Amino acid sequence: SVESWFKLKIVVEKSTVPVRTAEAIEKILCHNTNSKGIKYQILSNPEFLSEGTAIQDFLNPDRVLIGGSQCPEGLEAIQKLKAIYAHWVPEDRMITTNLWSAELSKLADNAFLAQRISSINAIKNTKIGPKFLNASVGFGGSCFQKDILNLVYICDSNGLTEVANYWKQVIKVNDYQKSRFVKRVVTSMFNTVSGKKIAILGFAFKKHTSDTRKTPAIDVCKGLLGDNTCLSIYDPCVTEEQIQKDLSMDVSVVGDAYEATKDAHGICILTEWDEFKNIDYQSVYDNMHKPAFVFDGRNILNVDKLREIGFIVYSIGRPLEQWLKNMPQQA
Ligand SMILES: NC(=O)C1=CN([C@@H]2O[C@H](COP(=O)(O)OP(=O)(O)OC[C@H]3O[C@@H](n4cnc5c(N)ncnc54)[C@H](O)[C@@H]3O)[C@@H](O)[C@H]2O)C=CC1
Ligand SMILES: O=C(O)[C@H]1O[C@H](OP(=O)(O)OP(=O)(O)OC[C@H]2O[C@@H](n3ccc(=O)[nH]c3=O)[C@H](O)[C@@H]2O)[C@H](O)[C@@H](O)[C@@H]1O
Repeated sequence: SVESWFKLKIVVEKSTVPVRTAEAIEKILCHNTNSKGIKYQILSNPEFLSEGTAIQDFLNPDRVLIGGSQCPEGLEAIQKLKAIYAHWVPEDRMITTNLWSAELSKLADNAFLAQRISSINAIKNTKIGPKFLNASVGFGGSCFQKDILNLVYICDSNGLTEVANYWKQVIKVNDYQKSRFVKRVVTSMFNTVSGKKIAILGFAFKKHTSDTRKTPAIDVCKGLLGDNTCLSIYDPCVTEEQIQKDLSMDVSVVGDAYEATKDAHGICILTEWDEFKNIDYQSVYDNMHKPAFVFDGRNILNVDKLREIGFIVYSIGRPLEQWLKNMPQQA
């Protein structure tokens, strides 16, 4: 009947949450509505979209994961949610499982993606698959670190100390990657960047977003500012206010790459924005102090062309040129 239909509610958990959150939600709801005779089925339907491609990912997901209680009511609730997705997602891309497996899968998925990035950053072998595997100055974003720490916590609480340490190491390697980049900049520029102007191109944690949460640019900029450098920052999407808030100081934020690089001693590419590939680097070079350095933290620039112009170039994952080889390497 309509009345009983209204008394069965399905709650869908989309956020990435600690394992067993669905159980907690169910308990809280049941204890608060018992007297009204309402019954709940909680489903875990973790979100796998990436920022910057959210709409495409939503419309054409690799997979849709739905976890629910394995009792008849739970299985029915799973089918109801599947029926909604069936409007645009093929059946074979939908995976159903129990509640905690769905919650855990999402954490494991993010931890695995982050681990692969840390691995490629440590090895930098261009032969290892190009799909979702670009060496970089480090991964950022609001989710990877939080989800790995979540996984570490579950492992620790279940006595899996070695496994917890394994995942913790992914974060440590990522932190190392950022500090190593800063050291590379400093050592290349005669062991100090004090008083020198460095242009920072890109501040968002990846292209096609203005999101700066846990962006590697924060740590790199703070590292350079620690050596008293003068930063001039440009990002096509991130606001001046946001950058100053993230760095907790009044740094110079400018409106384009040419202004940022004018009279600079070095350039750091920290986000892989496409427009950075199309800058007139000859005119940038002409307006910089010499020797002029480029540190490409996203491996997006044409290194040979830049070297022809006269730049000294360091690009993540590529062979070092003689200049850099001759500099004392601390990292
Ligand atoms: N941003 C992304 O691309 C993706 C995010 N996710 C997951 O989706 C969830 C949301 O992500 P975002 O939208 O990026 O985060 P967000 O930080 O933009 O939004 C989170 C919202 O939750 C609110 N909030 C936080 N704690 C709360 C509490 N205790 N009670 C009530 N409200 C609270 C905050 O005020 C904020 O409005 C996260 O679990 C994230 O891991 C999953 C896949 C992709
Ligand atoms: O749970 C989430 O929030 C989402 O987290 C990530 O998505 P997102 O954080 O939007 O961005 P990614 O494209 O994964 O990039 C994360 C960071 O890794 C870096 N990255 C990514 C890929 C790569 O090859 N190399 C690399 O350094 C990016 O620049 C960025 O800083 C996952 O890719 C999504 O599957 C997941 O749904």
